[in-house]
Amino acid sequence: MSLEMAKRSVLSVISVLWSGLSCVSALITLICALLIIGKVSIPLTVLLVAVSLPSAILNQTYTKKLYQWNLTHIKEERQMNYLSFIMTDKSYAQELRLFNIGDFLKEKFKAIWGPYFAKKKKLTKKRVFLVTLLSVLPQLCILGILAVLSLRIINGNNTVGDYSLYSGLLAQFLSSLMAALTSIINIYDQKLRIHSFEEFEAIPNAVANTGTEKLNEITSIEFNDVSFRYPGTEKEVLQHISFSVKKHEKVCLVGLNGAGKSTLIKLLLRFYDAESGNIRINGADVKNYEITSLRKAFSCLFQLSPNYAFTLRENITISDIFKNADENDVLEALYNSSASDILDQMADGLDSYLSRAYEENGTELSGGQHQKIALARTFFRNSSVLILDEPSASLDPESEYKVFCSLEKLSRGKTAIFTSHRLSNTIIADKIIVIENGTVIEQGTHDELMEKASRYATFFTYQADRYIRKK
Ligand SMILES: Nc1ncnc2c1ncn2[C@@H]1O[C@H](COP(=O)(O)OP(=O)(O)OP(=O)(O)O)[C@@H](O)[C@H]1O
Repeated sequence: MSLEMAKRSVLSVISVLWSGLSCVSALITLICALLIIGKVSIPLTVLLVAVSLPSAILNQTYTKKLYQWNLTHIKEERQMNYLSFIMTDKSYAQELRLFNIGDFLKEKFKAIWGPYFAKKKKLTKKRVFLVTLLSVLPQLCILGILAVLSLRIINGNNTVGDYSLYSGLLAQFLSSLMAALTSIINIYDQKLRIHSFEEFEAIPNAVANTGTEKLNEITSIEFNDVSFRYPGTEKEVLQHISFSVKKHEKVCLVGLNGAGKSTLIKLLLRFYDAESGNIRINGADVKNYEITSLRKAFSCLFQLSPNYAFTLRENITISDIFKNADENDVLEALYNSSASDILDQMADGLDSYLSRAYEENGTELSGGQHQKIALARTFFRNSSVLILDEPSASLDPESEYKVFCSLEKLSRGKTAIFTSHRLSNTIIADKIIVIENGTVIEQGTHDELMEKASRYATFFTYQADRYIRKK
């Protein structure tokens, strides 16, 4: 919610500046008009100013009310935005058609939109009624001033030419008044949003970047009795986890869905901090390291790594934009992720766009091709520790084989941590750590774990069985 409020607030700063300028210009016109109109009748002119104020005050009061109302209805707005997104985004298009859920989603949208709109309409209607009522008062004053002017023309104190001058000025006064009021209301409205942004900025970061040490090469990683639950949740997803990873060791994390493997990676990269226990790198607590330098030491492929609607080259180099890389580095990363064939199909080579969202000539990739590009991006980063969370989930058998061969080759001078549900890939690991329900239940080499009646051996046999042709 706070993030949503903050996003809206960023544009407010620009809006306040524009409204401030418009307001100053409207006020100058308004004051000049008033000074001349005052010559007709000072009391009526003062009255004109006085009756214009309640409308401004009322508008301001309602602006605040409406803003606060909006804040309490952000959830509904987000739900409606989400439903609009589902109904228009390409990734949902197939299921939407297959399941024929267009009407279902529309009804869901209407169920939120109906009460939301009804409540907002009620609030806005009251505002419009009162503002319209109050705006009649300046009109009445203007009529009075024009009546006085007419009398003065009849008495010969003013000419008919003066009438057109003053009626023009009064019209000018009204339009400048409206412009000034609109600008003032907008400034007030935007200031409320900026205030929300300031409140958002004041929220302390869940992960404090108080460490000062620079991390260069990683020589050891240790998890010591680490427990963790996601903020705002009850369930402890990691419980008393302990294991270590030595320099140049290849470690595979194995476990059922939801066991906690990806969460371990998130803690290592300090997206979250452990609730108890500690994680040590090169013997020092991860919190001692400056966060950017800590993360710089890892090349990581996340489980659901998205690609970017940028060029193929940018999709690779984005993982290390400060690297002074040449084209060969990009080609090598593509080769190692078994993605060279993707480049061969691209009309504009590395400068081809990987999406048709903004470029008509862009190329839409398959799921597996997307994963290869994400993997190439990870290899391009070339940090001392490689982390791959399910690197081959969408790959064809040949690509998977090649990728794990590359991984074996690339990780020779590196430390590597990877997760894989396809246990044939764990063969390349020096150590396998089996996680179950957030705890380490066993660890060892493939052979060690296969020799005893381990959970790993059971998993491995499940998969191996499928490949053995039964007579
Ligand atoms: N952002 C989050 N907020 C709350 N709970 C979460 C969050 N992310 C994951 N979890 C929960 O933490 C637990 C561990 O999830 P995690 O993604 O680490 O599992 P995993 O072992 O990587 O699973 P998989 O093999 O399916 O990728 C799960 O119960 C999941 O529901």
